[in-house]
Amino acid sequence: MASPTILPPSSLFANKNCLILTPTLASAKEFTIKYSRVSNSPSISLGARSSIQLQTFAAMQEKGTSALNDDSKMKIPHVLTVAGSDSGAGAGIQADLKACAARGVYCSTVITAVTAQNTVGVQGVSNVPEDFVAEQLREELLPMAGIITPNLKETSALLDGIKLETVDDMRSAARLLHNMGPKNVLVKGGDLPDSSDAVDILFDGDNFYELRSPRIKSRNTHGTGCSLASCIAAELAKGYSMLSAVKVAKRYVETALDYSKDIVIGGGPQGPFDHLLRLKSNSRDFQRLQAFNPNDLFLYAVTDSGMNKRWGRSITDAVKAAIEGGATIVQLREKDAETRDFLESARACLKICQSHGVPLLINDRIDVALACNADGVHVGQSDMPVRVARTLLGPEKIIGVSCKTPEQAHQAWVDGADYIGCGGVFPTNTKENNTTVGLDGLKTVCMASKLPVVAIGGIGISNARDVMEIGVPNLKGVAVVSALFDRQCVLTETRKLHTILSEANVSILH
Ligand SMILES: Cc1ncc(COP(=O)(O)OP(=O)(O)O)c(N)n1
Ligand SMILES: Cc1ncsc1CCOP(=O)(O)O
Ligand SMILES: [Mg+2]
Repeated sequence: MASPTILPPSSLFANKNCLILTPTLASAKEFTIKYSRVSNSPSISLGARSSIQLQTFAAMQEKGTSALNDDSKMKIPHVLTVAGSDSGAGAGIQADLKACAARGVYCSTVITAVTAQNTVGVQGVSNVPEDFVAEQLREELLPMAGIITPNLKETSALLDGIKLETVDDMRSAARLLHNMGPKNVLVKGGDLPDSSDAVDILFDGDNFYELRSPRIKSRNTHGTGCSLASCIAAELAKGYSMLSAVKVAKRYVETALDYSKDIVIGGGPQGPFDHLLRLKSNSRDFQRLQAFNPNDLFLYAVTDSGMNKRWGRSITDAVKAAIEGGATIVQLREKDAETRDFLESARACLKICQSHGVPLLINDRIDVALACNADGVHVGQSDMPVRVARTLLGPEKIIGVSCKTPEQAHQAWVDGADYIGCGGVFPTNTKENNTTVGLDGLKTVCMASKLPVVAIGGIGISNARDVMEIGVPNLKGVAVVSALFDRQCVLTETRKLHTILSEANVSILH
């Protein structure tokens, strides 16, 4: 058995493993940093001068090393978290352990402080002596971070108390924090006033990503920050890109909060949530809730092979550009493709979509979706019935269905669809003989539907705002073909449409 590599303290931050930093405000005055270092290699170094923790860590490393030397054994991605203990077990090291376990990742721990707390409040904090933890904590740690994930209060504290009141303020703050050295900055806007969504800004030094999820009304929100950071670390350890890891982590926390809305732990004003929801619920509805996020319908790019050919680009380049421009879900609608070619394109596009955390659906062809393990399908009223598609695809895949009437919308719900595509809203040349429903028809379908709805048909930058302003909460976005793909620059057009939709969202909220 190979022995574990425990490097001396000085080399703690000297290797290239990713580092996650979550500043946490222990109290109004004290500012502590929790960090998680990520690695899927067995030679994780640990610099904290705690012999007890080093021994524990070494024992775990030994196990990991022997497993990794034997190809027949399973490799388990590994996260190291350094954080405080929350005796209430909702946040801190306990939340990190649960979040990593829930995401299928092994988590080693170094404890920096022990707190006495419950759902009513924090009664006491006892810091582990400084020389038990790495001396580099703060100035040296920040520039080494793969990502830092401060909330608004913490962002403000890191930036000399600047005010953060809008999403634009968050963007500016993310840029300033990025200048301090971390490779990525996720400013979490959960406390932003006047926002019905939880809006986070991810900045990677080049691009800003505005990540939205519905605000879950619940008292059980203790430990969300720790869990989000740990989940990001877990996804990175599995090999996902930063953007994908952040998106998955956000969806995980959102789903866990929603699942835990009604649980009661403790009598205080803020309770913990249930991290291991997945183990506890096998219900079909629950599994689908995890797999599909209705907010992904925000900017739905639907491909058309004819259009992309005409403009001389491959389907993969078209999909890449749409995602870069802000598409939140992609459908491959390749009406004329041979099955083999369609499957090959679908596999290539799936790789691109997965690396960005964007779901990929296949139009009409359940067989192609199954063969490439796409995220789901979109079917029409004369395609394979939703109920049959559901049986073939199983509970976790996304199924969308086209509906023009309240009756069809009701049936879609009964049959187990995840969302409705309603249209054509306006006339279009993309689909022949397609009757239009207009904005009134769209509103009627939305109001009758228990499912989220995406509008389709003749929608582009000139009218997307009118569509979103019909003001029905379950209308989640627009699906577009020609406005993105029958244009010279897919990236520019997608960006423009994204801006318009984001502005429409803001104006609807106010
Ligand atoms: C999001 C979305 N909505 C509606 C459709 C139309 O599907 P369908 O009625 O099956 O027509 P075709 O696209 O197959 O011609 C869609 N594709 N996507
Ligand atoms: C597939 C489909 N279903 C209803 S309208 C339509 C075509 C949408 O294309 P475009 O966005 O170019 O109008
Ligand atoms: Mg169809």
